[in-house]
Amino acid sequence: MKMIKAAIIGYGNIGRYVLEALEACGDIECVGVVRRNADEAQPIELGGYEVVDHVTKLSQKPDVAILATPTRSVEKFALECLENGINTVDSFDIHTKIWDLHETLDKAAKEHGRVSIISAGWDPGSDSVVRTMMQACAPKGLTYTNFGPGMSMGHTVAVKAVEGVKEALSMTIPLGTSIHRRMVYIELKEGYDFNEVAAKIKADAYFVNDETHVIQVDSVADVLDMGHGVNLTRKGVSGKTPNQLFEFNMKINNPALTGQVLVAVARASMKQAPGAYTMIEIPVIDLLEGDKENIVRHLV
Ligand SMILES: NC(=O)C1=CN([C@@H]2O[C@H](COP(=O)(O)OP(=O)(O)OC[C@H]3O[C@@H](n4cnc5c(N)ncnc54)[C@H](OP(=O)(O)O)[C@@H]3O)[C@@H](O)[C@H]2O)C=CC1
Ligand SMILES: N[C@@H](CCCC(=O)C(=O)O)C(=O)O
Repeated sequence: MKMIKAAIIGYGNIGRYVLEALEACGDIECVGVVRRNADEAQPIELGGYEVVDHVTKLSQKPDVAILATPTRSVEKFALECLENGINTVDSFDIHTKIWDLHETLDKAAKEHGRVSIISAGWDPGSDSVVRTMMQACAPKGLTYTNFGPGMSMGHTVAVKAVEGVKEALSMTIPLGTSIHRRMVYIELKEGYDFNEVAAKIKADAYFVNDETHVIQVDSVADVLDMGHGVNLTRKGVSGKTPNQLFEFNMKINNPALTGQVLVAVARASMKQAPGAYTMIEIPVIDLLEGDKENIVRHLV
């Protein structure tokens, strides 16, 4: 069997777990990691891998680049890869901007005959598929997405990018009916005023619509826990029959699940026509390793 060649771009929390998911699967191999500090000493687990500072410098051209970079850098890295004839997958999680990214990357992907699967972690991502199924099963009704309590990587990354923040953790606290409180723990860099930094965090688009509390701590490492979870509930109407109630729950290690979903969509990217897609636009069977007949026999 011909292995799919994947590169990882960005080696933070998600990047590390993408590598583990690649190492654990049978049909995709990692042909290298793209890092800003490629010239420096690398963590021990990267010993057997090529580490470069640009995707075009890899000695084996990847079929697909798995973007494990901050959400706000996704567009830039995806365009670079598509222009170089490489599929992309990402976990872009600014929900209000997903369609804009879809349009931009769809154009680039079609121009270069490649595929880009966007917003493909667990939310957005696998939760989006569950929400879609729930809506198909009860077309009229209400779906609530209640996260956590747990660590949001996207919110944490946004806080780390604020000037004056040395380390950060953003916890998501569910208040019910899709409403959340943000508890943000930061270590401050020397010379910065806490109130000014806290105001900048609260003004960021990731936080501006939610109740947000910023708390200064001596050590983020001492309060860090990457566990998270979700409760998805839909109450609605199937045909003309009301009161249909669906629920989906999970408690997870956030980067481990995100990395695994990214690897599944990297595989699926090899089976789509050129263009950009979200997870709800691709056949779910394409996410799985293995033979179609076997999968249908076992899962249907
Ligand atoms: N859709 C979903 O369900 C989920 C989405 N996410 C998304 O994943 C993103 C990454 O999360 P996480 O891995 O925790 O983030 P990290 O900060 O741990 O890692 C991001 C990595 O990207 C690289 N990078 C490239 N450009 C930059 C830059 N300008 N600033 C900082 N880092 C850069 C760095 O790797 P290097 O040093 O190797 O260059 C860095 O370590 C989040 O922004 C979040 O939105 C996360 C979880 C779930
Ligand atoms: N995109 C999230 C995953 C979903 C949880 C979430 O959005 C939140 O905690 O607010 C993340 O970056 O961790």
